Amino acid sequence: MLDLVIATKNAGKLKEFREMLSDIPLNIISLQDFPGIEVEENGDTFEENAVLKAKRVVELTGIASLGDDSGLEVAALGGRPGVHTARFAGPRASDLENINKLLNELKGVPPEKRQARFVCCLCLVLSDGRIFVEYGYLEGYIILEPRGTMGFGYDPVFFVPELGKTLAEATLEEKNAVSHRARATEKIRKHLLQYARS
Ligand SMILES: O=c1nc[nH]c2c1ncn2[C@H]1C[C@H](O)[C@@H](COP(=O)(O)OP(=O)(O)OP(=O)(O)O)O1
Ligand SMILES: [Mg+2]
Repeated sequence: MLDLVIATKNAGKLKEFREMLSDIPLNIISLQDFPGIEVEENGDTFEENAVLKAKRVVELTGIASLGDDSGLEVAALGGRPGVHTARFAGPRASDLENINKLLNELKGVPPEKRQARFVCCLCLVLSDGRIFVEYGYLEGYIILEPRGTMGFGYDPVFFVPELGKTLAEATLEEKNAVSHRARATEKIRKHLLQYARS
C-alpha cells in the first residue's frame, strides 16, 4: 500500500481526511510523522499556500502529498480573514482567541448580515511532480455565541443552515457530508484512487 502525507499539523483536518479517505487503500500519514518539516505559509491566496505545503513535503520526503489551505470569508468584513484566518488574532493565536476576535469585529452586526463561507483549497502533488488543485465551499452564518464542542477552529461559531446546527454540534460524519473540505476532497478523489492503484 502506498503512503500519502497530508501536509498538515492540524489534528482536526487529519481526522476528517482519514475518515473521508478510509475507503481508498492508502496509508495516510501527516506532518506529525515528520516533526522537522516546517512550511512557511507566505502565499497571497489559499491556492498558493496549498501548493506550497504539498510541494515542500514532496521535496523533503519523496512521498505524494495532499496540502489543505482553508479559511473563512465573512461578508460583513469584506471577505476577511480569508487567507489570514489561522493568524487572525496574531501569529500564534489559539482557536479561542481567533473566535473572540471574530465575534468582536462582528459586534452589532445583526444575524441576517453575518453570512460567511468556508473555503478549502486542496493541492495533490505526486512524487513525479504532477499537481492537481481543487476547491470546496460551505455557506453559513457566524452566530453570536459559540455552540458545540466537536471539530476544531471556528466550528463553534459557524452555523450551517443545511444541518440546522453549528459545525461543532455536528458529528464527524455530518460535517463530512457537507463541508468545504469534503467537497474539495470529492473532486480530488479520482486522482487519489488512480495514485493508490499505481
Ligand atoms: O473545517 C473547519 N472548521 C473550522 N475552522 C476551520 C475549518 N477549516 C479551516 N478552518 C480554520 C482553522 C484555521 O484557523 C484556518 C485554516 O488555516 P490553515 O493554515 O489552512 O490550517 P492550520 O494552520 O490549522 O493547519 P496546517 O496549515 O498545518 O494545515 O481556518
Ligand atoms: Mg496553517
